[in-house]
Amino acid sequence: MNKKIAFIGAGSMAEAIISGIVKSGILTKEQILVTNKSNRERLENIKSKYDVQCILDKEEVIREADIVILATKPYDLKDSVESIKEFLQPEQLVFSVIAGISTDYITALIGNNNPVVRAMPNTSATIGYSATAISAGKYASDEHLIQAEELFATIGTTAIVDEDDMHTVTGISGSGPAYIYYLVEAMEKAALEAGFDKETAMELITQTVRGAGQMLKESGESAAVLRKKITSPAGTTEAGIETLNKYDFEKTIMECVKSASNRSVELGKNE
Ligand SMILES: NC(=O)C1=CN([C@@H]2O[C@H](COP(=O)(O)OP(=O)(O)OC[C@H]3O[C@@H](n4cnc5c(N)ncnc54)[C@H](OP(=O)(O)O)[C@@H]3O)[C@@H](O)[C@H]2O)C=CC1
Ligand SMILES: O=C(O)[C@@H]1CCC=N1
Repeated sequence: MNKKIAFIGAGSMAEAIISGIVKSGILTKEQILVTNKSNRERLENIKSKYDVQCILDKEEVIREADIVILATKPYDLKDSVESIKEFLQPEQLVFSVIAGISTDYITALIGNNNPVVRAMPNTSATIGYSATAISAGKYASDEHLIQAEELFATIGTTAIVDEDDMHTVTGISGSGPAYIYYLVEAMEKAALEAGFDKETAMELITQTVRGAGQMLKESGESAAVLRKKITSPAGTTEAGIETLNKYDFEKTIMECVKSASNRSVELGKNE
């Protein structure tokens, strides 16, 4: 890819994307620029891990960039755009990975017709396993969308969605890895309570989660069918799932996704 990319924000999500891009080799380390609000120590940390260009000076970062990725918290977006907009040129492409915030609002903050593409990745980008949804703002062309797909494809899979669906995407795949980690934490606790050492417990659980993910991807069978194949009549799985049902697991997870999606809607209301 013959572009320079500037990250505005150097937190968990920016790092996950940087890690994935560096691993993919699609960009050289000179093509990746990173800035944050003021945390020099964090920039030094990113520099030491990935050897990318970490620069506090916003003007320098924006001047160099073809693509600017907004990766601050929603409530810091306004200040961060304020600090870069005087340096932004109209042809510079802007990507945002910020939950809840619309491309229209970003366009209004920039005060110019820069193409804006919204993306919702997740932290599995770190190892090239993000599921990233992408949607175009009103000034973004198909070509801009293709550029976004090209970039985000280096850190996992991509799907183009309507911008209105981004809230739901955030509740499912943006936050999703955290739900799985929570499940793992609970399984680990149960294993430890049963007397397992942490290492053995985590080896068993991690491979179980990994195997289930791969089965969903590769077997061509639905989650329901795969689950059925494990659930012998009057067997152990059935006993476990009866307990999940007793505590309304399905409803809990559905409500969990809805709460996260609703929170994304709320974040957008602060625009
Ligand atoms: N974490 C996740 O799993 C995911 C997060 N997202 C989205 O990514 C965004 C970032 O999240 P996350 O990485 O977790 O957040 P972090 O809190 O880890 O990082 C936020 C970053 O923004 C920087 N920042 C704050 N204000 C400014 C400013 N005025 N100018 C430049 N940089 C600024 C901070 O710099 P400093 O340290 O100097 O204050 C920090 O580097 C959020 O909007 C979130 O919705 C999307 C998908 C998944
Ligand atoms: O919790 C959050 O708000 C962000 C957005 C998706 C994942 N983390």
